[in-house]
Amino acid sequence: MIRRKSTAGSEPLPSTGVAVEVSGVRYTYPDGHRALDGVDLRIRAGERVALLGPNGAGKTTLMLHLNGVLTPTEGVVSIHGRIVDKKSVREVRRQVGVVFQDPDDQLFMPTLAEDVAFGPANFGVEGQALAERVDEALAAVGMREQAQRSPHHLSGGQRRRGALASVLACRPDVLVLDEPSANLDPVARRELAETLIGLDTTMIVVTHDLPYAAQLCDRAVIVDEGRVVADGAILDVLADAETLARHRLELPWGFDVDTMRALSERTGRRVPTG
Ligand SMILES: Nc1ncnc2c1ncn2[C@@H]1O[C@H](COP(=O)(O)OP(=O)(O)OP(=O)(O)O)[C@@H](O)[C@H]1O
Repeated sequence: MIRRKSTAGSEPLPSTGVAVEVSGVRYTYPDGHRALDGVDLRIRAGERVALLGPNGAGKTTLMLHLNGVLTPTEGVVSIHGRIVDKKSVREVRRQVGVVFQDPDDQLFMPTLAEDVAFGPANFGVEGQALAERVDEALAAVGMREQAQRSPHHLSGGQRRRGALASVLACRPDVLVLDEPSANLDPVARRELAETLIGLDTTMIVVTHDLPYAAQLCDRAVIVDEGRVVADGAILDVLADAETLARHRLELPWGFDVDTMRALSERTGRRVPTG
């Protein structure tokens, strides 16, 4: 089953161990460019973590280590205790689902249902079990009615949700999202945030959209020059103007962390109701 929380909000996280462990990771691209320079990061199961940093900081490179697209030049990455290497990569790809920034990278079949079935079918799920997975994943993102439509005929926001369904259908333990809010209209942004907050999956959100990160995540990690330079409760990290400025991060003009904190304390939620 896709694990969903009973209510959207900021209830305590389940602490069932370490989901992601990155220890002393260095990565040098074949052209000699060192993109990661000693990253240590530990993410507990159920945490939602924003991975922030300026252009070229190493966020994508780090993200690609989590599902074994890249393997460290030095150091170790493990997912729920399983070291990510060539031997484990198939299982790791099932455990870690990456939702890419462009949904067209993930949707290429004639119908959305076929796209959502593609991943689990590839992992050997078939017949009724496969049909159930597809239905469950489409339901989780509110896209059941679009199952038989061509992904090319869906709106940008619908394609984004379809791409998320195609990853959820593999029932990942860890969900990595690359710029999930890009090109979404305000309602689609909010609906996606509600969907994501409702999932009980460990989540890593790579983004430059700091307010959206604050809505989705409890914790923020700033990466710069291939290293972790800040790590803490997201509203505390975003309230530290000096650290943000040092790493070329900026809140939009008018966005106020204290107001968000007060609202979230009062209402128990960070995403406005529609
Ligand atoms: N294939 C590659 N070969 C060589 N260097 C690369 C390659 N891909 C990325 N880099 C370099 O590695 C560093 C980290 O890049 P990365 O894409 O991880 O940054 P990022 O934090 O995701 O940036 P952005 O916010 O711009 O997407 C950059 O200096 C980049 O130029």
